[in-house]
Amino acid sequence: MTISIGNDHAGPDYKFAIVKHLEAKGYTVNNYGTDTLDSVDYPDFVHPVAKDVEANKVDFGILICGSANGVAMTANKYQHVRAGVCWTSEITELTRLHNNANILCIPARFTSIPQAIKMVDTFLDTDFEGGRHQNRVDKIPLSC
Ligand SMILES: O=C(CO)[C@H](O)[C@H](O)[C@H](O)COP(=O)(O)O
Repeated sequence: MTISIGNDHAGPDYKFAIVKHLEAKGYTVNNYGTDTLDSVDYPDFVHPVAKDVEANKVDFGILICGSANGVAMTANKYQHVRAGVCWTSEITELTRLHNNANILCIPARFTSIPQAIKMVDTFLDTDFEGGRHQNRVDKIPLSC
């Protein structure tokens, strides 16, 4: 499975820990995020991830910024991208089960690295439930 990951200056340590964890489990990870704490603009690090997901080049995306809102807002502009902001494992599970999210957005300034890794595992290990949720996801417009 291949994952694309992006982050701004709020998340290099989270990104490094997640990449190490995923590579140890056999995932291939494309790192598009910044590797330093120097201030950057989060959209610059979201576009390559969202493009990979939109083009079906990867299985999933992971985005990290301070609150996770900026990266989610940017990613959700892309067609076929469903980026969910998650801060607990339960919400992470629901965003896969019910929303068929294909990008996990992690708020680095409001969660811990162990919790972020737990959310990543939950996200990647949970399948979309389909059924009534498929009807709802189908009603999310590609553009308005
Ligand atoms: O959380 C974010 C966007 O939703 C980003 O991490 C921003 O960096 C955040 O807004 C904080 O910005 P700052 O320049 O690090 O103060």
